Amino acid sequence: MLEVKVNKLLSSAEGQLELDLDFKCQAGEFLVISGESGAGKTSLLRMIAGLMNPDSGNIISNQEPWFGHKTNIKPQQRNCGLVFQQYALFPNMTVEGNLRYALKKSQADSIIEELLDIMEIKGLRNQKPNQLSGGQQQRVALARTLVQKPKLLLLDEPLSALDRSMRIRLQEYLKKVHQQFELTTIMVTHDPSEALRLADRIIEIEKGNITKDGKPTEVFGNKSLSGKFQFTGAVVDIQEEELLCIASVLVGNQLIKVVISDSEQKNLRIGDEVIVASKAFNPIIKKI
Ligand SMILES: Nc1ncnc2c1ncn2[C@@H]1O[C@H](COP(=O)(O)OP(=O)(O)OP(=O)(O)O)[C@@H](O)[C@H]1O
Repeated sequence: MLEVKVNKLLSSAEGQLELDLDFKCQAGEFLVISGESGAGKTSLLRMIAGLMNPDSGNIISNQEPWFGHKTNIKPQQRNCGLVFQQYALFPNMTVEGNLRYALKKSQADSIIEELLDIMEIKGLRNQKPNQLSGGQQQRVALARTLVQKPKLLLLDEPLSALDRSMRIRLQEYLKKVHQQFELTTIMVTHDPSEALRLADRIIEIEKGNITKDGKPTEVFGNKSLSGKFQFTGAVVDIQEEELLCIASVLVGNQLIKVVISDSEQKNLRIGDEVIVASKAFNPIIKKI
């Protein structure tokens, strides 16, 4: 379990912002942090990773103090991995080289093959990052972060530079590694559909304080499904295309096509009643 109780005075263009956060994250939980720009989400992740010092408070991971009154464990000694929106790969190294660079001397290198396999990048092992798509680069970045088998994975909007279909595919990879590596995962995202797909629990931060904390359905309630439009309808078709799966939903006499994830595909049948909603042109679908 990760216990976080931190206080930090931040300075923004609009004045000072007091970050005052207190929460626990259970082992194996997928916790999503959401909130408006400038709320303090990235600063929170940086404090957990040891890249920014809180003014006061405690950070305790599995009963090991990482930060406290007289404790401040170095970032490289905190057993956590951090992935940002930018892929930050070494451009002069191959995919495999990038992964090997992260390997500790004492570690067996079988983890490299395991990760190349899980992230489906075996065929790219000899390529350099600039020969890869954004989605492939982020899979390599994720694999590299997992080489040292962290118990805690911190993700700061890792998919926001990708287009919608690639984002949905990468969400599936995140789910897969979260389960296979029994990771405790804390992910910052602005995207409500991403939060709904991935989170066991969502914490919403506003101006440095936690304003909501609960299961996705409790936190978003109807809000996540009350975007620019919201319809109820019936699934009339589910089509697998090359990279995507598309559900066709009949709403009145209108047919609406929605991109769905692999897990949504498994859960949906023709004839199911669903809600289709959209925020920022990213339609989501929810079985009712
Ligand atoms: N090292 C720092 N010292 C003081 N203030 C900082 C520091 N880093 C960031 N800030 C300020 O803290 C505020 C919160 O920034 P933060 O990046 O944590 O927000 P955020 O919620 O992640 O925003 P976004 O969604 O836009 O990335 C910002 O106004 C920023 O200018």
